[in-house]
Amino acid sequence: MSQGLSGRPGATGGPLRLGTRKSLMATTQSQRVADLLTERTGRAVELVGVTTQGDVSKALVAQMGGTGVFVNALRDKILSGEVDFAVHSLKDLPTSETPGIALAATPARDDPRDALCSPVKLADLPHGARVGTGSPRRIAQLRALRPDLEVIPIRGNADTRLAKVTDGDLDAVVLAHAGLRRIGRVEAVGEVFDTDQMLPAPGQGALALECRSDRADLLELLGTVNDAATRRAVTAERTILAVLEAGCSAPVGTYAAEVEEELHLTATVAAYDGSRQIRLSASGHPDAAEQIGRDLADRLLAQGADQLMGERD
Ligand SMILES: NCc1[nH]cc(CCC(=O)O)c1CC(=O)O
Repeated sequence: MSQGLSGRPGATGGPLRLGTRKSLMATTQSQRVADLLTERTGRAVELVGVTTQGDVSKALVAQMGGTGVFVNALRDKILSGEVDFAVHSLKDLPTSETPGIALAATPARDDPRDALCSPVKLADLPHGARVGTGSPRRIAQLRALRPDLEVIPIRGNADTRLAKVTDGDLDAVVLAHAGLRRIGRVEAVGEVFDTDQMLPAPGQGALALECRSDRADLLELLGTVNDAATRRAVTAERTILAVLEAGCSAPVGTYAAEVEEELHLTATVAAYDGSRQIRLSASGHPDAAEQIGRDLADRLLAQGADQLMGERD
């Protein structure tokens, strides 16, 4: 199986070293990519656990602007050659490019939707129920669906958040369905939100493989697990974020998918208090993914997206 690649410089030798955070979600998604790569190329892949400053100090994560601290630590290991590549949740990657680092592949996307983790469905939560989420995107869309709910800002990994529901501190929390599957906690889900109810974060449910941009051999090897349709969809979604100059904590939801050779993109920008939302859709040829995203972002801006995002409560 590896015959086509094994003769190239750099493609031979020991196992590929995949740098990963040590959390259950990170190691699960890294191992899945490792197995897929081995299946497609015959190359062995070894996971190299990396402890980042963000894993050591929670305060530091907040101070350094969220998940960026994890991404940067893995990128440093790639640039120094300690590992060959890394697997990230695409939605945690900033939209700006990093010198020397290339996005080598986006494997086929998992479920992009958000899930209500609760013993009951959203409609069955009592009036004024306490729902935990720290994401302005989720807060704004939740408030639009159920203005009576009390939204409680929470932090921590998925298990910590789920424990708040089982302990009775909260009636529900909202988390990405893909992440819950990766940590084996789908049983906690009361309802998976349709994308009509809650638009996911740009890139949610998708993974991103990164390596050094000067390693042509690796780019080819890692490219074997790329899924072209996923790449086009997340390109459209992330272009919205880039044009709006927003990050993963902005009240911006998007979802793109191909239906019958047309790429459909929907995006929402919401006020932090959920009082107003702009929601627009566009479609076009899948090869024009970036242009479709750009045009839709321009339309959102023309309708006041900038102002909306600037309003905090
Ligand atoms: N920001 C944290 C994060 N990054 C990726 C996922 C879940 C998996 C994914 O969306 O690919 C999560 C947890 C969550 O939002 O519930």
